[in-house]
Amino acid sequence: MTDRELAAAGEVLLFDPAFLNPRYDGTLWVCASPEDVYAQGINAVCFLPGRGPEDLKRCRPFLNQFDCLFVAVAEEKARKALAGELRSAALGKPVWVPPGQSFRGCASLAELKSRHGTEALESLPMDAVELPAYGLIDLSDVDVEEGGRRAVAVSGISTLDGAIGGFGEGELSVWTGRRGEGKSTLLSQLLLEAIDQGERVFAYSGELPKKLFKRWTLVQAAGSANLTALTDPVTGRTDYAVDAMKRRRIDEWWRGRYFLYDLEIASAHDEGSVLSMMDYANLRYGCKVFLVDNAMTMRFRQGSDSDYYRAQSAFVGRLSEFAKRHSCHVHLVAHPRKSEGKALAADDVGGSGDIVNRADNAFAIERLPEAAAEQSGYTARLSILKNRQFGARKTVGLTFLEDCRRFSGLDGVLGQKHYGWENGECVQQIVELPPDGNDPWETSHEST
Ligand SMILES: Nc1ncnc2c1ncn2[C@@H]1O[C@H](COP(=O)(O)OP(=O)(O)OP(=O)(O)O)[C@@H](O)[C@H]1O
Repeated sequence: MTDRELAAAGEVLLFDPAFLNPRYDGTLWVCASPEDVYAQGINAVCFLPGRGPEDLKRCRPFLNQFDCLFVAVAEEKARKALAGELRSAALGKPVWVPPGQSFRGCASLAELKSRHGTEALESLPMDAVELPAYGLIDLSDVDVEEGGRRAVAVSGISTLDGAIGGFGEGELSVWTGRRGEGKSTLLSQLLLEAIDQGERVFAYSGELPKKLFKRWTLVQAAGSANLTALTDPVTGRTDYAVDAMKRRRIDEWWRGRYFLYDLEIASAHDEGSVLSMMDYANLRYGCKVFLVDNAMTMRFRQGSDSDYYRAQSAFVGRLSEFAKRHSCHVHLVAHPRKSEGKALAADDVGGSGDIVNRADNAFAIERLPEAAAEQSGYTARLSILKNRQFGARKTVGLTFLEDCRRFSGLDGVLGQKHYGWENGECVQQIVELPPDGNDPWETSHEST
């Protein structure tokens, strides 16, 4: 052992260099106190005051002389704690721990030696068990459910679902597209689909005030057959509204299932705030489908512009970890780098290029120019840019219904779909008839 190695170790550990000889025995005894170091004698150390297992990284060359670490601590709680810390410090050394009974009721190595002799000390390693290495697992111990990957929800667009197998547990989907091409609209529809499939959802919608968000979502949930056309007498422009009775039924349907992140709180766009609210929504309400719309409205931890893309990429990494940790599906909207020119590709997403690397799926959505729409028979196009699970690459034609803001596959099913609120999945309402005696289901058209 060199003087340099000993000097580095001497900043973390207390030991007697004269009693260190890894060639004699490759086991380094990590003791609780200088008395125990002295009692053991050969190859024994303890931590200097204020030092701990994390500091051992500073003296790796010293540690590398030994084959394994032996937790020579009599007191049970302290022994378990030290063993855990040594293991998680990822020092690349096996950690051996003796069972409590090996200490024969003694509070220290020194006491064990004085009461039961040197042999009692020497036999300690014989009963020890090796802790599994931190970060390295035996594949046979990995528990997987029968049936493989599980989709948290499907889109309802049969061609898309057939290609990607639905939106999987623990996965992150990135959605891109130029401004106003329909990303938010399609994603809000996907959340409704998830609710209809029995899931609870969370939405961070960085650009839409809550009333507008709700109005648009209501129209989608209602569907064409339940909308009232309101034409502005001045401009002639027609907008669509859901009457108060139906609004109430829809509210009952998604109550407790649809959680919207409130943009009015002070830290609204801070990534930490959004992520912790997502945690909360999962743990408290069981939300499984998350929408983060969009990356550009988020305020990342690093402030400077030069760090922006790195911070955005790190945020995408955190979203991916979140999805895995909670077995959820996260949808993230990320704008493309360039806004003009040819069809969008995976490399165009975000600014750093590696957003798509971190995602499990990437999709681009675009509106078709009128002529192309007429020729193809559909008005929008959804392209699968990446699909980790099946490697699917596909372009799916969609039609857009302007009144109810719904996208539908070419089969038209989603445009006509009746969500749960129409199928009795809501609380029965008791309604007082208005004095004029008219049917309240037909007459009430106030806007939200
Ligand atoms: N294919 C389409 N045809 C006609 N109108 C559409 C289509 N897609 C979306 N719209 C309408 O365009 C407007 C903008 O859509 P949306 O907010 O979903 O776009 P976006 O891609 O999320 O935009 P941004 O990037 O600005 O957030 C909405 O009023 C929506 O109803």
